[in-house]
Amino acid sequence: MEFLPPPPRFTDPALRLQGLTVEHGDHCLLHQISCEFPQQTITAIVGPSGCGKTLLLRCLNRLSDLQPELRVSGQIWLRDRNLRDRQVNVESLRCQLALIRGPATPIAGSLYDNIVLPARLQGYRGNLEALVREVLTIVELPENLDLQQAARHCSPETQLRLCLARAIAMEPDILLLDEPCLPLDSAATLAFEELLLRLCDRHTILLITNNLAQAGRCATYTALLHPVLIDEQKLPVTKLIEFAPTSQIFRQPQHPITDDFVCGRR
Ligand SMILES: Nc1ncnc2c1ncn2[C@@H]1O[C@H](COP(=O)(O)OP(=O)(O)OP(=O)(O)O)[C@@H](O)[C@H]1O
Repeated sequence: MEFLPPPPRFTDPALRLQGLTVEHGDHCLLHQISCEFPQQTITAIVGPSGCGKTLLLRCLNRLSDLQPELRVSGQIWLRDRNLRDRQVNVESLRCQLALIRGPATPIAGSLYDNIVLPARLQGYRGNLEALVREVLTIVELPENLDLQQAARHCSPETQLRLCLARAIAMEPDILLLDEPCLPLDSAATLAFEELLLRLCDRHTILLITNNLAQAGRCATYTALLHPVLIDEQKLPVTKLIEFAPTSQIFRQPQHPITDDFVCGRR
């Protein structure tokens, strides 16, 4: 398999995590996650089912605030702003770090309603028709698409691209994609991955995938989360085991857990 080469120069990261920890009661779910997500690249987030990949993305755009039973600590830096500061406006934060979860589910209403909804909610003052045309082109949906049809009657691929268009209309810095290709067949999955590679010109993408081949095809970097036993905890806690160029994760993993994981032994 050919891997995407990492960029020649490591510029300022798009997002930096420092000691991000999530606890529930006396159980630590995510333990001291620290890493830097490089700008305008795709980073795949992989790990066994239930290890906390979704939880991590929910912390990044503060959806975890909606689960008061969780205690989140540590810092999440977007440039010079700690996203965990109380003053951060979470509504606009969730536009800046837009989360799309597979299977992508549009809201009830037409394709048009779906695309303009967040823009309307955020008080967008520009030309909505022009915005819709622009984002449809970006997500490579046909120009002659009937925008008045019900979004929920469209194919899974169109629904996914529609949800992406809705997110992109708000000009996010970061796209948080949680297994976006879940309902898609192979051809639609490959086409969507190619679209993601083109979108890297404008956005930084964090892509949760349970499909290692997908990480190999489209992620420049890969982060492996995995539960481990640490001394002071009775139950395993999830840690960031390795964060490296995808080629290294697959060919020269630095950690035995990574080696086992990519070989399918874990
Ligand atoms: N609000 C909560 N209260 C208690 N435990 C929680 C809460 N939210 C998540 N968890 C636990 O955190 C763990 C991580 O779940 P999460 O869905 O993030 O895993 P995942 O790696 O995305 O799994 P999958 O690949 O199957 O989607 C699970 O064990 C889940 O039960």
